[in-house]
Amino acid sequence: MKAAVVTFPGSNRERDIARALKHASGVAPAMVWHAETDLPAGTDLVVLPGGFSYGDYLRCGAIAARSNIMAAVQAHAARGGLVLGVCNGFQILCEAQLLPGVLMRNDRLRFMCKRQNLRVERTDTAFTHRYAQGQVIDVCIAHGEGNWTADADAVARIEDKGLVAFRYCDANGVVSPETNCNGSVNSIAGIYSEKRNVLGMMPHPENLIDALVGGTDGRGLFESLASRMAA
Ligand SMILES: NC(=O)CC[C@H](N)C(=O)O
Repeated sequence: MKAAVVTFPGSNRERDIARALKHASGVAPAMVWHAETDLPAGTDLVVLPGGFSYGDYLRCGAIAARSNIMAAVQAHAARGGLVLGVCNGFQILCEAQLLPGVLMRNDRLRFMCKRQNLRVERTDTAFTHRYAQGQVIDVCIAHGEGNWTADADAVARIEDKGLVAFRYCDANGVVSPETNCNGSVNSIAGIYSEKRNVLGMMPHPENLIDALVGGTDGRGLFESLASRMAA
């Protein structure tokens, strides 16, 4: 797999992502500074990592979405190339209009840093085919602005087309207001683009790849990507 991890001023999860990709695929990704204008030749997967790009001014991800490299990321996505945005990366993808909707402040108006169950909504994608349909995974969240919303038409389109990737749930996979950790519409934790080649998600699968440091439920995502790329 040829992967590229884009780093912005204020990114802080780029090494965790790089480690997860190397662990799954055996190949270290290229690290690409945001000021670059091109992705490395032959890039299959672009990852926008978590963090606090530009200190979360003006809105989380708003300035990073206008970085030089984003034109190349847009072109890569338009060609059908894979793009993964985690946490601040998801915020950047929405601000760049590669994904619909926006991430508002958590409804509790607090930064949430905790373990959270997610339900895998579909497994016929490049990102999730190593999981089981409806599988409940245990990952970390760490964000102040993860409250995804969109206008009613966009939400209906996403639901009708099955573009929800993950929902916040309890340990049995039950989705309810109590398990919705940040107030997102329909407990949405991650969404796909229409062609399902772009995934944005608030939780951090890259931090759950090692049993010695918390668990391995994030591995499925990186192993899905690695096997798809190798094929
Ligand atoms: N861990 C992160 O990527 C944080 C995302 C973002 N800066 C927020 O707090 O909402």
